[in-house]
Amino acid sequence: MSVFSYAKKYKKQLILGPAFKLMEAIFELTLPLFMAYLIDSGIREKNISMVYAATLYMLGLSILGLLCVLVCQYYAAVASQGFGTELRLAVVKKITQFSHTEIDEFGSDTFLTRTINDVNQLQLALAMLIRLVIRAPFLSIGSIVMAFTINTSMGFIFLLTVPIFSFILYILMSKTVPKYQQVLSSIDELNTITSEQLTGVKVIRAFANEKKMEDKSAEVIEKLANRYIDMTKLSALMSPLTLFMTNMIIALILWVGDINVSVGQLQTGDIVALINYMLQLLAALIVVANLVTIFVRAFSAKKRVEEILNTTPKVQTQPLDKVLPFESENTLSFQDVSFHYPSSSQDVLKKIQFDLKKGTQLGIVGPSSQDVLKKIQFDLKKGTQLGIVGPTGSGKTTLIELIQKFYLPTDGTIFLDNMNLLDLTTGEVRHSISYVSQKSVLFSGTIESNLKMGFPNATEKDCWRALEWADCLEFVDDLSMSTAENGTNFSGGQRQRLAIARALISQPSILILDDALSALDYKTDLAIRQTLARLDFIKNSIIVSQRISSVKEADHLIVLNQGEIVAQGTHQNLMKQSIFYQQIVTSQEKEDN
Ligand SMILES: Nc1ncnc2c1ncn2[C@@H]1O[C@H](COP(=O)(O)OP(=O)(O)OP(=O)(O)O)[C@@H](O)[C@H]1O
Repeated sequence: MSVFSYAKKYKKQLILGPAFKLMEAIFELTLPLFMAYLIDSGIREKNISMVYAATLYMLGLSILGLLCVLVCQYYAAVASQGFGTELRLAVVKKITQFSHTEIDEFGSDTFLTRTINDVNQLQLALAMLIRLVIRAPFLSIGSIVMAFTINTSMGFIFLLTVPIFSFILYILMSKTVPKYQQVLSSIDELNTITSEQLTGVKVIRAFANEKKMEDKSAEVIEKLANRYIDMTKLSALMSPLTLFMTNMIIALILWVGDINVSVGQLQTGDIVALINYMLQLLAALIVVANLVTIFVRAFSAKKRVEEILNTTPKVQTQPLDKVLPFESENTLSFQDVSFHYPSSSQDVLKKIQFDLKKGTQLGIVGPSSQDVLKKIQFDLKKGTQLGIVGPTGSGKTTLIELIQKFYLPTDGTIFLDNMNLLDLTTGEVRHSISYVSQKSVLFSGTIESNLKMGFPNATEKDCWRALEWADCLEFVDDLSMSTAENGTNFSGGQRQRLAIARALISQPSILILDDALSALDYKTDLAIRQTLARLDFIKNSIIVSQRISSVKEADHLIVLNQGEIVAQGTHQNLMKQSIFYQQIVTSQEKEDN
Protein backbone atom coordinates (compact mmCIF):
# COMPACT_ATOMS: atom_id res chain seq x y z
CA MET A 1 0.00 0.00 0.00
CA SER A 2 1.30 3.43 -0.94
CA VAL A 3 1.16 6.37 1.45
CA PHE A 4 -0.48 8.31 -1.40
CA SER A 5 -3.67 6.31 -0.95
CA TYR A 6 -4.21 8.23 2.31
CA ALA A 7 -4.13 11.51 0.35
CA LYS A 8 -6.82 10.41 -2.15
CA LYS A 9 -9.58 11.61 0.13
CA TYR A 10 -8.21 15.14 -0.21
CA LYS A 11 -8.48 15.34 -4.03
CA LYS A 12 -10.52 18.57 -3.82
CA GLN A 13 -7.89 20.30 -1.69
CA LEU A 14 -5.09 18.89 -3.84
CA ILE A 15 -6.64 20.43 -6.98
CA LEU A 16 -8.16 23.65 -5.65
CA GLY A 17 -5.24 24.56 -3.36
CA PRO A 18 -2.64 24.80 -6.16
CA ALA A 19 -5.26 26.41 -8.45
CA PHE A 20 -5.76 29.29 -5.99
CA LYS A 21 -2.02 29.58 -5.55
CA LEU A 22 -1.66 29.77 -9.33
CA MET A 23 -4.17 32.63 -9.46
CA GLU A 24 -2.17 34.41 -6.78
CA ALA A 25 0.99 33.91 -8.84
CA ILE A 26 -0.75 35.40 -11.91
CA PHE A 27 -1.74 38.47 -9.87
CA GLU A 28 1.81 38.71 -8.57
CA LEU A 29 3.21 38.54 -12.09
CA THR A 30 0.99 41.36 -13.34
CA LEU A 31 1.81 43.69 -10.44
CA PRO A 32 5.19 44.88 -11.84
CA LEU A 33 3.41 45.80 -15.13
CA PHE A 34 1.11 48.14 -13.20
CA MET A 35 4.14 49.47 -11.35
CA ALA A 36 5.81 50.29 -14.68
CA TYR A 37 2.56 51.89 -15.89
CA LEU A 38 2.32 53.94 -12.67
CA ILE A 39 5.88 55.25 -13.05
CA ASP A 40 5.94 55.84 -16.80
CA SER A 41 2.39 57.04 -17.50
CA GLY A 42 1.51 58.39 -14.06
CA ILE A 43 4.45 59.84 -12.13
CA ARG A 44 6.65 60.85 -15.12
CA GLU A 45 3.72 62.34 -17.06
CA LYS A 46 2.41 63.94 -13.83
CA ASN A 47 -0.98 62.32 -14.54
CA ILE A 48 -2.53 62.02 -11.06
CA SER A 49 -5.66 60.15 -12.22
CA MET A 50 -3.36 57.51 -13.80
CA VAL A 51 -1.45 57.25 -10.52
CA TYR A 52 -4.71 56.70 -8.65
CA ALA A 53 -6.01 54.20 -11.17
CA ALA A 54 -2.76 52.15 -11.19
CA THR A 55 -2.55 52.26 -7.38
CA LEU A 56 -6.16 51.05 -7.08
CA TYR A 57 -5.55 48.22 -9.53
CA MET A 58 -2.42 47.19 -7.62
CA LEU A 59 -4.30 47.32 -4.31
CA GLY A 60 -7.16 45.29 -5.76
CA LEU A 61 -4.76 42.67 -7.18
CA SER A 62 -2.91 42.45 -3.85
CA ILE A 63 -6.15 41.88 -1.93
CA LEU A 64 -7.30 39.24 -4.43
CA GLY A 65 -3.85 37.62 -4.16
CA LEU A 66 -4.11 37.63 -0.37
CA LEU A 67 -7.54 35.97 -0.49
CA CYS A 68 -6.20 33.29 -2.85
CA VAL A 69 -3.27 32.65 -0.50
CA LEU A 70 -5.62 32.30 2.46
CA VAL A 71 -7.84 29.79 0.66
CA CYS A 72 -4.81 27.81 -0.50
CA GLN A 73 -3.24 27.78 3.00
CA TYR A 74 -6.56 26.57 4.39
CA TYR A 75 -6.76 23.72 1.87
CA ALA A 76 -3.11 22.83 2.49
CA ALA A 77 -3.70 22.69 6.25
CA VAL A 78 -6.86 20.57 5.92
CA ALA A 79 -5.27 18.12 3.50
CA SER A 80 -1.87 17.77 5.18
CA GLN A 81 -3.23 17.47 8.72
CA GLY A 82 -5.96 15.05 7.65
CA PHE A 83 -3.52 12.99 5.60
CA GLY A 84 -0.97 12.94 8.45
CA THR A 85 -3.57 11.91 11.03
CA GLU A 86 -4.93 9.06 8.91
CA LEU A 87 -1.50 7.83 7.93
CA ARG A 88 -0.28 7.93 11.53
CA LEU A 89 -3.36 6.00 12.69
CA ALA A 90 -2.77 3.39 9.98
CA VAL A 91 0.88 3.00 10.99
CA VAL A 92 0.00 2.67 14.68
CA LYS A 93 -2.74 0.16 13.86
CA LYS A 94 -0.34 -1.90 11.77
CA ILE A 95 2.31 -1.85 14.50
CA THR A 96 -0.19 -3.12 17.06
CA GLN A 97 -0.99 -6.00 14.69
CA PHE A 98 2.65 -7.00 14.39
CA SER A 99 3.65 -10.27 15.95
CA HIS A 100 6.82 -10.50 17.98
CA THR A 101 8.64 -11.59 14.83
CA GLU A 102 8.14 -8.22 13.12
CA ILE A 103 8.82 -6.33 16.34
CA ASP A 104 12.15 -8.17 16.62
CA GLU A 105 12.94 -7.63 12.95
CA PHE A 106 12.25 -3.88 12.91
CA GLY A 107 13.48 -3.13 16.44
CA SER A 108 11.00 -1.18 18.58
CA ASP A 109 13.00 2.12 18.56
CA THR A 110 12.36 2.67 14.88
CA PHE A 111 8.56 2.57 15.32
CA LEU A 112 8.62 5.84 17.23
CA THR A 113 10.75 7.64 14.62
CA ARG A 114 8.65 6.33 11.75
CA THR A 115 5.32 7.18 13.39
CA ILE A 116 6.33 10.69 14.43
CA ASN A 117 9.22 12.06 12.34
CA ASP A 118 8.63 10.28 9.06
CA VAL A 119 4.91 11.00 9.00
CA ASN A 120 5.73 14.65 9.82
CA GLN A 121 8.05 14.80 6.80
CA LEU A 122 5.31 13.43 4.55
CA GLN A 123 2.78 15.85 6.00
CA LEU A 124 5.12 18.76 5.32
CA ALA A 125 5.77 17.53 1.78
CA LEU A 126 2.03 17.40 1.04
CA ALA A 127 1.49 20.91 2.41
CA MET A 128 4.39 22.20 0.30
CA LEU A 129 3.10 20.35 -2.73
CA ILE A 130 -0.21 22.20 -2.48
CA ARG A 131 1.32 25.56 -1.67
CA LEU A 132 4.40 25.78 -3.82
CA VAL A 133 4.81 23.05 -6.36
CA ILE A 134 2.89 24.89 -9.09
CA ARG A 135 3.51 28.41 -7.91
CA ALA A 136 7.32 28.29 -7.83
CA PRO A 137 7.91 26.91 -11.36
CA PHE A 138 5.09 29.09 -12.71
CA LEU A 139 6.65 32.23 -11.22
CA SER A 140 10.10 31.26 -12.52
CA ILE A 141 8.86 30.69 -16.08
CA GLY A 142 6.41 33.58 -15.88
CA SER A 143 9.12 36.06 -14.79
CA ILE A 144 11.32 35.01 -17.72
CA VAL A 145 8.44 35.30 -20.21
CA MET A 146 7.50 38.75 -18.84
CA ALA A 147 11.14 39.87 -19.09
CA PHE A 148 11.17 38.80 -22.76
CA THR A 149 7.95 40.73 -23.42
CA ILE A 150 9.56 43.87 -21.98
CA ASN A 151 12.94 43.52 -23.69
CA THR A 152 14.65 40.63 -25.51
CA SER A 153 18.21 41.26 -24.24
CA MET A 154 16.83 41.46 -20.70
CA GLY A 155 15.00 38.19 -21.34
CA PHE A 156 18.33 36.53 -22.13
CA ILE A 157 19.87 37.86 -18.89
CA PHE A 158 16.97 36.23 -17.05
CA LEU A 159 17.44 32.99 -18.96
CA LEU A 160 21.15 32.90 -18.12
CA THR A 161 20.49 33.54 -14.45
CA VAL A 162 18.60 30.26 -14.03
CA PRO A 163 21.46 27.77 -14.64
CA ILE A 164 24.05 29.87 -12.75
CA PHE A 165 21.82 30.35 -9.73
CA SER A 166 20.61 26.73 -9.81
CA PHE A 167 24.19 25.47 -9.95
CA ILE A 168 25.14 27.44 -6.80
CA LEU A 169 22.01 26.19 -5.01
CA TYR A 170 22.71 22.62 -6.12
CA ILE A 171 26.27 22.73 -4.74
CA LEU A 172 25.06 24.10 -1.40
CA MET A 173 22.17 21.62 -1.13
CA SER A 174 24.21 18.59 -2.12
CA LYS A 175 26.64 19.43 0.69
CA THR A 176 24.04 20.22 3.35
CA VAL A 177 21.59 17.34 2.81
CA PRO A 178 24.05 14.56 3.84
CA LYS A 179 25.12 16.72 6.78
CA TYR A 180 21.49 17.00 7.80
CA GLN A 181 21.24 13.19 7.74
CA GLN A 182 24.22 13.04 10.11
CA VAL A 183 22.50 15.52 12.43
CA LEU A 184 19.39 13.28 12.43
CA SER A 185 21.38 10.17 13.29
CA SER A 186 23.04 12.07 16.16
CA ILE A 187 19.60 13.09 17.44
CA ASP A 188 18.57 9.39 17.32
CA GLU A 189 21.68 8.48 19.28
CA LEU A 190 20.96 11.15 21.89
CA ASN A 191 17.34 9.93 22.20
CA THR A 192 18.48 6.37 22.79
CA ILE A 193 21.12 7.27 25.36
CA THR A 194 18.79 9.66 27.23
CA SER A 195 15.95 7.16 27.49
CA GLU A 196 18.38 4.41 28.51
CA GLN A 197 19.83 6.59 31.26
CA LEU A 198 16.42 7.69 32.49
CA THR A 199 15.07 4.16 32.75
CA GLY A 200 18.26 2.88 34.32
CA VAL A 201 18.82 5.81 36.66
CA LYS A 202 18.65 3.71 39.83
CA VAL A 203 21.18 1.19 38.56
CA ILE A 204 23.49 3.98 37.42
CA ARG A 205 23.38 5.52 40.90
CA ALA A 206 23.75 2.18 42.65
CA PHE A 207 26.96 1.54 40.73
CA ALA A 208 28.11 5.17 41.17
CA ASN A 209 28.29 5.48 37.40
CA GLU A 210 26.92 9.02 37.15
CA LYS A 211 30.19 10.54 35.95
CA LYS A 212 30.71 7.87 33.33
CA MET A 213 27.15 8.33 32.03
CA GLU A 214 27.51 12.11 32.04
CA ASP A 215 30.67 11.77 29.95
CA LYS A 216 28.89 9.42 27.57
CA SER A 217 26.03 11.91 27.13
CA ALA A 218 28.47 14.81 26.79
CA GLU A 219 30.27 12.96 24.02
CA VAL A 220 27.04 12.40 22.06
CA ILE A 221 25.84 15.98 22.68
CA GLU A 222 29.18 17.35 21.53
CA LYS A 223 29.05 15.22 18.40
CA LEU A 224 25.55 16.52 17.69
CA ALA A 225 26.65 20.13 18.25
CA ASN A 226 29.66 19.71 15.95
CA ARG A 227 27.58 18.15 13.22
CA TYR A 228 25.01 20.92 13.57
CA ILE A 229 27.66 23.63 13.37
CA ASP A 230 29.18 21.87 10.38
CA MET A 231 25.83 21.89 8.63
CA THR A 232 24.92 25.47 9.53
CA LYS A 233 28.34 26.72 8.39
CA LEU A 234 27.35 25.64 4.90
CA SER A 235 23.74 26.72 5.04
CA ALA A 236 24.84 30.08 6.50
CA LEU A 237 26.67 30.63 3.20
CA MET A 238 23.36 30.38 1.38
CA SER A 239 22.01 33.76 2.43
CA PRO A 240 25.08 35.94 1.69
CA LEU A 241 25.79 34.04 -1.54
CA THR A 242 22.27 34.42 -2.89
CA LEU A 243 22.21 38.07 -1.76
CA PHE A 244 25.51 38.70 -3.52
CA MET A 245 24.22 37.00 -6.69
CA THR A 246 20.97 38.95 -6.53
CA ASN A 247 22.77 42.28 -6.21
CA MET A 248 25.16 41.42 -9.04
CA ILE A 249 22.27 40.54 -11.33
CA ILE A 250 20.36 43.69 -10.37
CA ALA A 251 23.51 45.73 -11.10
CA LEU A 252 23.65 44.01 -14.49
CA ILE A 253 19.99 44.81 -15.16
CA LEU A 254 20.59 48.47 -14.22
CA TRP A 255 23.65 48.67 -16.40
CA VAL A 256 22.06 47.05 -19.48
CA GLY A 257 18.81 48.87 -18.68
CA ASP A 258 20.62 52.25 -18.60
CA ILE A 259 22.04 51.62 -22.07
CA ASN A 260 18.58 50.66 -23.36
CA VAL A 261 16.91 53.68 -21.73
CA SER A 262 19.50 56.01 -23.30
CA VAL A 263 18.69 54.69 -26.80
CA GLY A 264 14.96 54.89 -26.02
CA GLN A 265 14.26 51.12 -26.04
CA LEU A 266 13.22 51.01 -22.39
CA GLN A 267 11.60 53.32 -19.90
CA THR A 268 12.41 53.81 -16.20
CA GLY A 269 9.22 51.96 -15.19
CA ASP A 270 10.31 48.94 -17.26
CA ILE A 271 13.57 48.76 -15.28
CA VAL A 272 11.62 48.76 -11.99
CA ALA A 273 9.34 46.02 -13.38
CA LEU A 274 12.36 43.97 -14.53
CA ILE A 275 14.01 44.24 -11.10
CA ASN A 276 10.75 43.03 -9.54
CA TYR A 277 10.59 40.09 -11.95
CA MET A 278 14.20 39.21 -11.22
CA LEU A 279 13.51 39.22 -7.45
CA GLN A 280 10.49 36.96 -8.07
CA LEU A 281 12.57 34.62 -10.23
CA LEU A 282 15.36 34.29 -7.66
CA ALA A 283 12.91 33.79 -4.78
CA ALA A 284 11.14 31.10 -6.80
CA LEU A 285 14.45 29.33 -7.52
CA ILE A 286 15.30 29.29 -3.79
CA VAL A 287 11.85 27.84 -3.09
CA VAL A 288 12.39 25.14 -5.74
CA ALA A 289 15.73 24.20 -4.12
CA ASN A 290 14.06 23.93 -0.70
CA LEU A 291 11.24 21.91 -2.23
CA VAL A 292 13.77 19.46 -3.66
CA THR A 293 15.27 19.00 -0.16
CA ILE A 294 11.83 18.49 1.39
CA PHE A 295 10.86 15.96 -1.28
CA VAL A 296 14.14 14.06 -0.97
CA ARG A 297 13.54 13.70 2.78
CA ALA A 298 9.89 12.83 2.19
CA PHE A 299 10.91 10.16 -0.30
CA SER A 300 13.03 8.33 2.25
CA ALA A 301 10.25 8.79 4.86
CA LYS A 302 7.76 7.32 2.36
CA LYS A 303 9.91 4.22 1.95
CA ARG A 304 10.25 3.74 5.71
CA VAL A 305 6.52 4.22 6.40
CA GLU A 306 5.48 1.96 3.51
CA GLU A 307 7.83 -0.70 4.81
CA ILE A 308 5.64 -0.86 7.92
CA LEU A 309 2.34 -0.62 6.03
CA ASN A 310 3.30 -3.37 3.59
CA THR A 311 4.60 -5.87 6.11
CA THR A 312 2.23 -8.75 6.68
CA PRO A 313 2.41 -10.03 10.26
CA LYS A 314 3.63 -13.63 10.40
CA VAL A 315 0.97 -14.27 13.04
CA GLN A 316 -2.27 -12.45 12.28
CA THR A 317 -4.20 -11.16 15.27
CA GLN A 318 -7.73 -12.47 14.86
CA PRO A 319 -10.82 -12.12 17.01
CA LEU A 320 -12.28 -14.85 19.19
CA ASP A 321 -14.34 -17.31 17.12
CA LYS A 322 -15.04 -20.05 19.59
CA VAL A 323 -14.07 -20.88 23.15
CA LEU A 324 -12.01 -24.05 23.40
CA PRO A 325 -13.76 -26.68 25.56
CA PHE A 326 -10.55 -28.31 26.87
CA GLU A 327 -12.10 -31.72 27.07
CA SER A 328 -9.46 -33.72 25.25
CA GLU A 329 -7.02 -35.82 27.18
CA ASN A 330 -4.01 -33.71 26.23
CA THR A 331 -4.47 -30.02 26.85
CA LEU A 332 -1.17 -29.17 25.23
CA SER A 333 1.24 -31.17 23.11
CA PHE A 334 4.56 -30.25 21.58
CA GLN A 335 5.63 -32.55 18.78
CA ASP A 336 9.23 -32.18 17.64
CA VAL A 337 9.07 -28.43 17.98
CA SER A 338 12.15 -26.42 17.04
CA PHE A 339 12.47 -22.67 16.89
CA HIS A 340 14.97 -19.96 16.13
CA TYR A 341 14.43 -16.20 16.39
CA PRO A 342 14.09 -14.30 13.13
CA SER A 343 17.00 -12.02 14.04
CA SER A 344 19.28 -15.02 14.37
CA SER A 345 18.24 -16.30 10.93
CA GLN A 346 19.97 -13.35 9.31
CA ASP A 347 23.58 -13.75 8.27
CA VAL A 348 23.71 -17.41 9.01
CA LEU A 349 27.04 -17.26 7.25
CA LYS A 350 29.21 -14.19 7.59
CA LYS A 351 32.02 -13.33 5.16
CA ILE A 352 33.01 -16.97 4.71
CA GLN A 353 36.13 -17.30 2.60
CA PHE A 354 38.13 -20.41 1.73
CA ASP A 355 39.46 -22.40 -1.22
CA LEU A 356 38.93 -26.10 -1.75
CA LYS A 357 42.08 -27.23 -3.51
CA LYS A 358 41.77 -29.73 -6.30
CA GLY A 359 41.89 -33.31 -5.09
CA THR A 360 41.49 -32.46 -1.40
CA GLN A 361 38.86 -33.29 1.15
CA LEU A 362 37.16 -30.64 3.24
CA GLY A 363 35.72 -31.30 6.69
CA ILE A 364 33.20 -28.90 8.25
CA VAL A 365 32.45 -29.06 11.97
CA GLY A 366 30.39 -26.84 14.28
CA PRO A 367 27.26 -26.73 16.41
CA SER A 368 24.18 -28.13 14.69
CA SER A 369 21.98 -25.03 14.39
CA GLN A 370 20.97 -21.69 15.80
CA ASP A 371 17.79 -23.18 17.23
CA VAL A 372 16.84 -21.78 20.60
CA LEU A 373 14.48 -24.76 21.05
CA LYS A 374 15.41 -28.14 19.62
CA LYS A 375 12.92 -30.95 18.95
CA ILE A 376 10.83 -30.31 22.04
CA GLN A 377 8.33 -33.06 22.72
CA PHE A 378 5.93 -33.37 25.66
CA ASP A 379 2.23 -33.68 26.53
CA LEU A 380 0.38 -31.74 29.20
CA LYS A 381 -2.41 -34.01 30.43
CA LYS A 382 -5.80 -32.51 31.27
CA GLY A 383 -6.05 -31.28 34.85
CA THR A 384 -2.35 -31.33 35.58
CA GLN A 385 0.33 -28.85 36.41
CA LEU A 386 3.52 -28.58 34.38
CA GLY A 387 6.74 -27.19 35.80
CA ILE A 388 9.53 -25.97 33.51
CA VAL A 389 12.99 -25.53 34.97
CA GLY A 390 16.34 -24.82 33.49
CA PRO A 391 19.27 -22.47 33.71
CA THR A 392 19.07 -18.92 32.42
CA GLY A 393 18.90 -18.70 28.63
CA SER A 394 17.82 -22.33 28.27
CA GLY A 395 14.65 -21.38 26.30
CA LYS A 396 11.92 -21.42 28.96
CA THR A 397 10.32 -18.08 28.03
CA THR A 398 10.63 -18.86 24.33
CA LEU A 399 8.68 -22.08 24.83
CA ILE A 400 5.93 -20.18 26.65
CA GLU A 401 5.77 -17.56 23.90
CA LEU A 402 5.27 -20.28 21.28
CA ILE A 403 2.25 -21.60 23.22
CA GLN A 404 0.65 -18.15 22.98
CA LYS A 405 1.35 -17.85 19.26
CA PHE A 406 3.64 -14.85 19.75
CA TYR A 407 5.97 -16.68 17.36
CA LEU A 408 5.38 -19.69 15.11
CA PRO A 409 7.59 -22.78 15.44
CA THR A 410 10.18 -23.11 12.69
CA ASP A 411 9.65 -26.87 12.79
CA GLY A 412 7.24 -29.33 14.40
CA THR A 413 3.66 -28.85 15.60
CA ILE A 414 1.97 -27.56 18.74
CA PHE A 415 -1.51 -28.83 19.63
CA LEU A 416 -3.81 -26.99 22.02
CA ASP A 417 -6.84 -29.00 23.14
CA ASN A 418 -5.97 -31.46 20.35
CA MET A 419 -6.08 -28.78 17.66
CA ASN A 420 -3.12 -27.58 15.64
CA LEU A 421 -2.20 -24.15 16.97
CA LEU A 422 -1.84 -22.94 13.38
CA ASP A 423 -5.56 -23.60 12.81
CA LEU A 424 -6.62 -21.62 15.87
CA THR A 425 -7.06 -17.86 15.87
CA THR A 426 -4.95 -15.78 18.24
CA GLY A 427 -8.28 -14.81 19.86
CA GLU A 428 -9.08 -18.44 20.66
CA VAL A 429 -5.58 -19.16 21.95
CA ARG A 430 -5.18 -16.06 24.08
CA HIS A 431 -8.73 -16.18 25.43
CA SER A 432 -7.99 -19.59 26.94
CA ILE A 433 -4.63 -18.67 28.42
CA SER A 434 -3.73 -16.14 31.07
CA TYR A 435 -0.08 -15.29 31.16
CA VAL A 436 1.99 -13.60 33.82
CA SER A 437 5.32 -12.60 32.37
CA GLN A 438 8.73 -12.53 33.98
CA LYS A 439 8.66 -8.75 34.16
CA SER A 440 5.43 -7.65 35.78
CA VAL A 441 4.08 -4.82 33.71
CA LEU A 442 1.55 -2.42 35.21
CA PHE A 443 0.13 0.60 33.44
CA SER A 444 -0.53 4.08 34.77
CA GLY A 445 -4.10 4.29 36.05
CA THR A 446 -5.71 2.55 38.98
CA ILE A 447 -5.66 -0.94 40.44
CA GLU A 448 -9.09 -1.42 38.90
CA SER A 449 -8.09 -0.30 35.39
CA ASN A 450 -5.11 -2.66 35.50
CA LEU A 451 -7.17 -5.60 36.71
CA LYS A 452 -9.85 -5.05 34.07
CA MET A 453 -7.39 -4.93 31.16
CA GLY A 454 -8.20 -8.37 29.81
CA PHE A 455 -11.69 -8.58 31.27
CA PRO A 456 -13.50 -5.23 31.00
CA ASN A 457 -16.80 -6.65 32.28
CA ALA A 458 -15.36 -7.68 35.64
CA THR A 459 -17.40 -6.53 38.62
CA GLU A 460 -15.99 -5.05 41.79
CA LYS A 461 -16.55 -8.42 43.45
CA ASP A 462 -14.49 -10.15 40.72
CA CYS A 463 -11.66 -7.68 41.34
CA TRP A 464 -11.58 -8.25 45.10
CA ARG A 465 -11.75 -12.03 44.66
CA ALA A 466 -8.78 -11.98 42.24
CA LEU A 467 -6.84 -9.74 44.63
CA GLU A 468 -7.49 -12.19 47.43
CA TRP A 469 -6.33 -15.19 45.35
CA ALA A 470 -3.11 -13.35 44.51
CA ASP A 471 -2.52 -12.40 48.15
CA CYS A 472 -2.83 -8.65 47.49
CA LEU A 473 -5.22 -7.69 50.28
CA GLU A 474 -2.47 -6.67 52.67
CA PHE A 475 -1.44 -3.74 50.46
CA VAL A 476 -4.62 -2.92 48.46
CA ASP A 477 -7.44 -1.32 50.39
CA ASP A 478 -9.15 0.50 47.54
CA LEU A 479 -9.63 -0.37 43.87
CA SER A 480 -9.14 3.28 42.95
CA MET A 481 -5.56 3.29 44.32
CA SER A 482 -3.43 4.83 41.62
CA THR A 483 -0.72 2.93 39.78
CA ALA A 484 2.21 4.94 38.44
CA GLU A 485 3.74 4.37 35.00
CA ASN A 486 5.33 0.88 35.08
CA GLY A 487 3.80 0.43 38.54
CA THR A 488 6.78 2.09 40.19
CA ASN A 489 4.75 2.97 43.30
CA PHE A 490 4.65 -0.75 44.17
CA SER A 491 7.44 -3.09 45.17
CA GLY A 492 8.63 -5.81 42.78
CA GLY A 493 6.77 -8.50 44.76
CA GLN A 494 3.58 -6.40 44.94
CA ARG A 495 3.72 -5.83 41.19
CA GLN A 496 4.03 -9.58 40.64
CA ARG A 497 1.03 -10.27 42.85
CA LEU A 498 -1.07 -7.62 41.05
CA ALA A 499 -0.08 -9.13 37.71
CA ILE A 500 -1.21 -12.55 38.97
CA ALA A 501 -4.54 -11.06 40.12
CA ARG A 502 -4.98 -9.54 36.65
CA ALA A 503 -4.40 -12.96 35.09
CA LEU A 504 -6.82 -14.72 37.43
CA ILE A 505 -9.74 -12.31 37.20
CA SER A 506 -11.00 -13.81 33.91
CA GLN A 507 -10.87 -17.33 35.37
CA PRO A 508 -8.71 -18.72 32.56
CA SER A 509 -8.58 -22.37 31.56
CA ILE A 510 -4.80 -22.31 31.44
CA LEU A 511 -2.59 -20.22 33.66
CA ILE A 512 1.05 -19.64 32.78
CA LEU A 513 3.39 -18.11 35.31
CA ASP A 514 6.75 -17.31 33.74
CA ASP A 515 9.09 -16.85 36.69
CA ALA A 516 6.24 -14.76 38.07
CA LEU A 517 6.88 -15.73 41.68
CA SER A 518 10.58 -14.89 41.67
CA ALA A 519 10.26 -11.63 43.63
CA LEU A 520 8.16 -13.23 46.37
CA ASP A 521 9.39 -14.63 49.66
CA TYR A 522 9.05 -18.40 50.08
CA LYS A 523 5.98 -18.06 52.31
CA THR A 524 4.00 -15.91 49.88
CA ASP A 525 5.20 -18.00 46.94
CA LEU A 526 3.89 -21.14 48.68
CA ALA A 527 0.60 -19.48 49.74
CA ILE A 528 -0.16 -18.36 46.20
CA ARG A 529 0.71 -21.76 44.73
CA GLN A 530 -1.57 -23.46 47.25
CA THR A 531 -4.41 -21.07 46.38
CA LEU A 532 -3.89 -21.67 42.66
CA ALA A 533 -4.03 -25.44 43.24
CA ARG A 534 -7.49 -25.00 44.79
CA LEU A 535 -8.97 -22.95 41.91
CA ASP A 536 -10.91 -25.49 39.92
CA PHE A 537 -11.53 -23.27 36.87
CA ILE A 538 -7.82 -23.58 36.11
CA LYS A 539 -7.79 -26.77 34.11
CA ASN A 540 -4.04 -26.65 33.65
CA SER A 541 -1.20 -24.51 34.80
CA ILE A 542 2.36 -24.09 33.70
CA ILE A 543 4.89 -22.71 36.13
CA VAL A 544 8.27 -21.64 34.81
CA SER A 545 11.00 -21.08 37.32
CA GLN A 546 14.70 -21.28 37.94
CA ARG A 547 13.81 -22.10 41.56
CA ILE A 548 13.16 -25.82 42.00
CA SER A 549 11.17 -25.16 45.18
CA SER A 550 8.56 -23.29 43.11
CA VAL A 551 7.92 -26.18 40.73
CA LYS A 552 8.74 -29.37 42.55
CA GLU A 553 5.10 -30.13 43.40
CA ALA A 554 4.10 -29.99 39.72
CA ASP A 555 2.65 -33.19 38.25
CA HIS A 556 5.18 -33.16 35.48
CA LEU A 557 8.52 -31.39 35.20
CA ILE A 558 10.50 -30.51 32.10
CA VAL A 559 14.18 -29.75 32.50
CA LEU A 560 15.56 -27.56 29.74
CA ASN A 561 19.19 -26.96 28.93
CA GLN A 562 20.43 -25.06 25.87
CA GLY A 563 17.06 -25.42 24.17
CA GLU A 564 16.76 -29.16 24.69
CA ILE A 565 14.70 -31.23 27.09
CA VAL A 566 17.42 -33.04 29.04
CA ALA A 567 15.03 -34.77 31.44
CA GLN A 568 11.34 -34.95 32.31
CA GLY A 569 9.18 -36.57 34.97
CA THR A 570 8.15 -35.91 38.53
CA HIS A 571 10.49 -34.32 41.08
CA GLN A 572 10.99 -37.69 42.77
CA ASN A 573 11.81 -39.44 39.50
CA LEU A 574 14.15 -36.72 38.39
CA MET A 575 15.96 -36.80 41.72
CA LYS A 576 16.68 -40.44 41.04
CA GLN A 577 17.33 -40.35 37.32
CA SER A 578 18.72 -36.98 36.24
CA ILE A 579 22.21 -35.94 37.32
CA PHE A 580 21.64 -32.52 35.73
CA TYR A 581 18.49 -31.99 37.83
CA GLN A 582 20.24 -33.21 40.97
CA GLN A 583 23.04 -30.72 40.34
CA ILE A 584 20.56 -27.84 40.09
CA VAL A 585 18.84 -28.95 43.30
CA THR A 586 22.14 -29.28 45.17
CA SER A 587 23.41 -25.89 44.01
CA GLN A 588 20.13 -24.19 45.00
CA GLU A 589 20.13 -25.89 48.41
CA LYS A 590 23.65 -24.60 49.01
CA GLU A 591 22.57 -21.06 48.06
CA ASP A 592 19.53 -21.27 50.36
CA ASN A 593 21.63 -22.47 53.28
N1 LIG B 1 13.79 -11.69 20.88
C1 LIG B 1 14.88 -12.46 20.78
N2 LIG B 1 15.66 -12.40 19.68
C2 LIG B 1 16.75 -13.20 19.55
N3 LIG B 1 17.15 -14.06 20.48
C3 LIG B 1 16.43 -14.16 21.62
C4 LIG B 1 15.26 -13.36 21.83
N4 LIG B 1 14.75 -13.67 23.05
C5 LIG B 1 15.56 -14.62 23.57
N5 LIG B 1 16.56 -14.91 22.71
C6 LIG B 1 17.60 -15.92 22.92
O1 LIG B 1 16.97 -17.17 23.09
C7 LIG B 1 17.60 -17.92 24.10
C8 LIG B 1 16.57 -18.40 25.13
O2 LIG B 1 16.03 -17.26 25.77
P1 LIG B 1 14.82 -17.39 26.80
O3 LIG B 1 14.45 -16.02 27.20
O4 LIG B 1 13.79 -18.25 26.22
O5 LIG B 1 15.55 -18.15 28.01
P2 LIG B 1 15.03 -18.41 29.48
O6 LIG B 1 15.32 -19.83 29.77
O7 LIG B 1 13.63 -17.94 29.64
O8 LIG B 1 16.04 -17.51 30.30
P3 LIG B 1 15.81 -16.75 31.69
O9 LIG B 1 15.60 -17.80 32.74
O10 LIG B 1 17.08 -16.01 31.89
O11 LIG B 1 14.64 -15.87 31.51
C9 LIG B 1 18.70 -17.05 24.69
O12 LIG B 1 19.92 -17.47 24.14
C10 LIG B 1 18.36 -15.65 24.20
O13 LIG B 1 19.53 -14.93 23.93
